Amino acid sequence: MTDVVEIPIVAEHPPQYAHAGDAGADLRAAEAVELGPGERALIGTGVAIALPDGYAAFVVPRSGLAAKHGITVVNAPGTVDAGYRGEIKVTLLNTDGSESFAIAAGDRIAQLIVMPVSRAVFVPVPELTDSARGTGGFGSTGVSS
Ligand SMILES: O=c1ccn([C@H]2C[C@H](O)[C@@H](COP(=O)(O)OP(=O)(O)OP(=O)(O)O)O2)c(=O)[nH]1
Ligand SMILES: [Mg+2]
Repeated sequence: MTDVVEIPIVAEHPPQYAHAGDAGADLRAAEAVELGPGERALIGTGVAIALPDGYAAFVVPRSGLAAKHGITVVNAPGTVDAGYRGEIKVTLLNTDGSESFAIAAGDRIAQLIVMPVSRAVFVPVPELTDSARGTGGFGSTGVSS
């Protein structure tokens, strides 16, 4: 394994990687919540961390909850700044139009990905250099073939 980073944590239930090689460590709900159709809620995880400078953590949805129940994270990827010492919370959204989704305390509701990030210095210039893509975006390459 490479790139192991130690992260001080205060939590009764620290996030856990389900398998060796997983990028995301599962976050658990600290409270029970029922999400009605189309509802969202800010859910505590009971986890607080102190990321080293130069790192960020991203709160992202679990694919199983998304595919089976339409549960997603509104602001995915939620960004946890290195300087943040508060409880990590998850803004969960039930995108299903008819089914409620019940979350029990302890359920794994999202996952946390820790990544090194660059701190940018934005340098004003009169114009940008050319590139193969140029200003094309937002579907400029089409969909099929
Ligand atoms: O899914 C998330 C996203 C953010 N945070 C925490 C950690 C992050 O460092 C802080 C601020 O997040 P962000 O910068 O995305 O929110 P903001 O609306 O810009 O708030 P602020 O004005 O406090 O920066 O909130 C979470 O716990 N979960
Ligand atoms: Mg912010």
